[in-house]
Amino acid sequence: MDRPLSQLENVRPSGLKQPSRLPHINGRAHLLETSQSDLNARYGSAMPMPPPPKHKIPGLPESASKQRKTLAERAGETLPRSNMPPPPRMNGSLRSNGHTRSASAISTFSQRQQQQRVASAASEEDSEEAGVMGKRKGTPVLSFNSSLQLRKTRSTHYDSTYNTSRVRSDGTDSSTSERSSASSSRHASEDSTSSEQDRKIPKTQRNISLANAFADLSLTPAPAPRSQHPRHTPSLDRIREEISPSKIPVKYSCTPSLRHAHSTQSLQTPSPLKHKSSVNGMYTPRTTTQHKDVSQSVFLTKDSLTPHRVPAAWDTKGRLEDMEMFYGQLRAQFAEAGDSKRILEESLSVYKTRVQELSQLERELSTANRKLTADVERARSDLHTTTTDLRQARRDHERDMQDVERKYEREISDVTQKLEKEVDQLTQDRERDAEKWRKEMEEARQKWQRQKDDEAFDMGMAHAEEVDEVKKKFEEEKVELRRQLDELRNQGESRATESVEEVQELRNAIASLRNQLEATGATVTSLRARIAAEDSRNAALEQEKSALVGKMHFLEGNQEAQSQEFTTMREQLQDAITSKEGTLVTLRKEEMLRRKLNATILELRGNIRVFVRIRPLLAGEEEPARVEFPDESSLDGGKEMVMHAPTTLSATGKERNEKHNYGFDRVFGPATANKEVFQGCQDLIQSVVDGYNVSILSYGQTGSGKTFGMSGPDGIIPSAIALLLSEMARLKEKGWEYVVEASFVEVYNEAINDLLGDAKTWDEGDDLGASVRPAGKRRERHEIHHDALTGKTTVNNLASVTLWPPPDSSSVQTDYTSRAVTQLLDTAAKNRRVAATKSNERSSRSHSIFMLTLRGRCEATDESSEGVLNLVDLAGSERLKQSGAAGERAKETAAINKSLASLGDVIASLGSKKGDESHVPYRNSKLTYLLQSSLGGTAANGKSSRTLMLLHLSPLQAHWQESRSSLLFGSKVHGTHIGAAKKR
Ligand SMILES: Nc1ncnc2c1ncn2[C@@H]1O[C@H](COP(=O)(O)OP(=O)(O)OP(=O)(O)O)[C@@H](O)[C@H]1O
Repeated sequence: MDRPLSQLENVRPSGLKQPSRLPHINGRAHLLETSQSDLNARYGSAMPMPPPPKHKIPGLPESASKQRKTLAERAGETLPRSNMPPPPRMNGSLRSNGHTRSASAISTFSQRQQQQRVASAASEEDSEEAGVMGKRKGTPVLSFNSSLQLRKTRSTHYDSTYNTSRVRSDGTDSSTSERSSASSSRHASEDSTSSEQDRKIPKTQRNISLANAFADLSLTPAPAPRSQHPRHTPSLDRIREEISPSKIPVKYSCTPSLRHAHSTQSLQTPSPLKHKSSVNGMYTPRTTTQHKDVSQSVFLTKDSLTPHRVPAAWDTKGRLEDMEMFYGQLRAQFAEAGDSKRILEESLSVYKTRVQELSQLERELSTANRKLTADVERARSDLHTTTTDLRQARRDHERDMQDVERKYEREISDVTQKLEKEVDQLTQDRERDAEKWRKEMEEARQKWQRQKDDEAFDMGMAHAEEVDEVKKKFEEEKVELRRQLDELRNQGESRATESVEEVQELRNAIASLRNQLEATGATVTSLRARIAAEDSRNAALEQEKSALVGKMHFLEGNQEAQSQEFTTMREQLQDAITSKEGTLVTLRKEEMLRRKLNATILELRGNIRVFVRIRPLLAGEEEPARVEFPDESSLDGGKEMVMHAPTTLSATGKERNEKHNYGFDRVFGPATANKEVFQGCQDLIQSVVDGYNVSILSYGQTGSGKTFGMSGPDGIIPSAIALLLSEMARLKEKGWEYVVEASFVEVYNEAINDLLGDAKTWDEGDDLGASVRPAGKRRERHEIHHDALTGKTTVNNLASVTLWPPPDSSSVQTDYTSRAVTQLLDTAAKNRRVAATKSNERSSRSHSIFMLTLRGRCEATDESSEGVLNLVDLAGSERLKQSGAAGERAKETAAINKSLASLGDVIASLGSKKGDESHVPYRNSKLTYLLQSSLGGTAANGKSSRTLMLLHLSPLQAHWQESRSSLLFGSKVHGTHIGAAKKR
């Protein structure tokens, strides 16, 4: 008994939830709640109860033969009530015995049920239903439906292997070992069947309360599970047992007096059974207290059937009547029980049919299941076979593929070998053929050579005389040329001697001029001192004048004295005016002297000067050329430079490091600013105010800094304008008034374009322009005119801007000029951009010439002057070397080539002819023709001009060749000596 239920043999987990209201199997409470019947059953199994007497209704009192006394014996007895034999307790003993048997069965069932409960989990639904049941339990009368439901619930846990003892309705015990099938499921139809069955049961019977039966059995009704699990199928035997008459309370109908008596009485029935405590195994009497409303129902227990009116011992008849009455009631109950039994048996048969149907269904399902399982197995094996086949097929395929690949590789190698053999064969054939042809050719050549030799020999023989003559002539020519050469050499030598003498003369002239210059400088200083003295004298005279005026006023009253004073003052004033005019004349003379001296200095410096400037390395530029400036730090500026050629290897593999020395009028290193370069050419520009024509030409390859030096910040154009303005202002004091006009042109493809005009009307050259000029725009032709008499060069249809004097005298004049210059440069740049859309890189492929004309006049001296300053930005010189240019580029290159070459020619010509203009090839290019009057020559009118060539060099080693050609060009120009410049 102490073994845990889970270890019991017959215990199997049901899979159902443990009803919440059922006690826990291991708990003490459970044991206490175990019904008496359970205990009896257990006890019965441990200590078998003596079987009930056969052929006796269990529970009935002993036979009358044993207990009954004769009436005469009884009549004399006065039996105390306690000793009175108990009245026949048909029902009570029947119930008792029946109870014992059914309790035994139910106790085992209960035990079983508890085992099931341990295995099953409690469910909330069960709890709810248990709650419902709890309520019902409190109700004295339960409907049959309810009780049947309860029984069904309990039967759910009934096991087919369980042996049960049943109490039959007829009161006989029967032990039946039943094995019920747990496989059948219970469906809703079952409930409906039960309900139908219930409906068939008479109402009176259905009203029998089972509550007391449960209480008596100490069984807590288990809540009805909702699920219709097959294992919950109520056993019909169980149902039969549950509704056996031994448990069914019988409607007690008695007299109103009795009913009243019982209604107030609490019936205490000591159980005739002794229970073994589940704890200590001792027998303890158990009393079941039942409070009944006998007006409704009451168990027919011994006590309940015992009449309360005790008949007198002698009242045999009365007692018999009572017995008869009880017996009648008992019989009626049996009859009702019989009916119930029949009805239940009918239900049983219905259930059985249903069970069979379900069993059949189960069998069918099992068969179907087996079939399906077999199908699945078959499918699995098929799949396995297919997979194996597939793998095999794949392996076969791979093997086949490898075979095919091997086969193809073999075939390819065969074909390759075959082809190689064929190629070898063909090569050999070709070499054989070539050798054959070579031999044939050699033979043919030798044959041809022989023929030629023969022919030459024949011809030589025929023309021998002719050849002799030619040779003779040639020898004579040779002798003549030698003679001329000797002459020339002698001439050259005498010329060299002359040159040396000339140089010596010039050096002497320079020395004397220097002395003169120094003397003039001293004169200028003394004159300046005199001017200052004159100024102070003037001031003194002014003071004197004012004093005299005051005196005059003073003397007005004194006529005589006043007139005398006045005469004196007039004399003094006249003296002052005369002195002032004398001073002005001196100043003008000094100015003329300064101009002469300046001209002399410029002449001494040369009418053509060459400056060289090398620009600094720009960001991202590497590998500079090696250039040295040996006299960089001399006081009057460096004039020499040494340029190293890139290292080359000689034929013998020796390193060759060439270097070239150059000397110019000035050499500016890369660190030189524009301002410094301008200071170097300041005296030239200043001479324009004095009426000289000056040209400053920027020469060099593209990107060497020509434009930067000419138009950049502090470049020559803006600085020259500023210098000229200040000079004009200075000369204004000396009576000189100036008008300054500016023009800006470009020479592109030997055509002149006005940079201040409309770019769309530009003449792009003889063959160009027509195709690019917009319709309706007339081609503007600018012709150059050179007036031999005046020495003036003019270009027709050119726009010009007056930079001085300002049109409005009230405006700030300097601002006006600088604004006008900026505007002018902007217009030129814009026009060049417009033109650049027609042909790219316009600026580096055209010459731009900024022309300033200064016309001055001094009323006092009736002098006038006109000087022209040409600031020229030449096209990139490297174009000269370019070859292979085609189309438009070829034309451009040709034009640049032509103009720069003629520039060199003109300068060389000016140098060699010494002022004889007639043969100077100015007209060879538009550039030289335009600059004719300002390229360092002396015009027919005697007016001379000065030229400054600004050579710009790139600092890069890569541009060494271009730099070298620029330096050679510059050296050539620098070596040119042009006669003294003359001003008209
Ligand atoms: N002395 C200098 N200092 C600083 N930058 C210079 C100097 N000279 C030239 N550069 C720069 O070098 C670049 C090329 O100069 P620039 O355009 O004047 O050359 P260029 O010979 O006139 O070219 P092109 O005539 O082909 O237009 C410019 O970016 C300019 O600013």
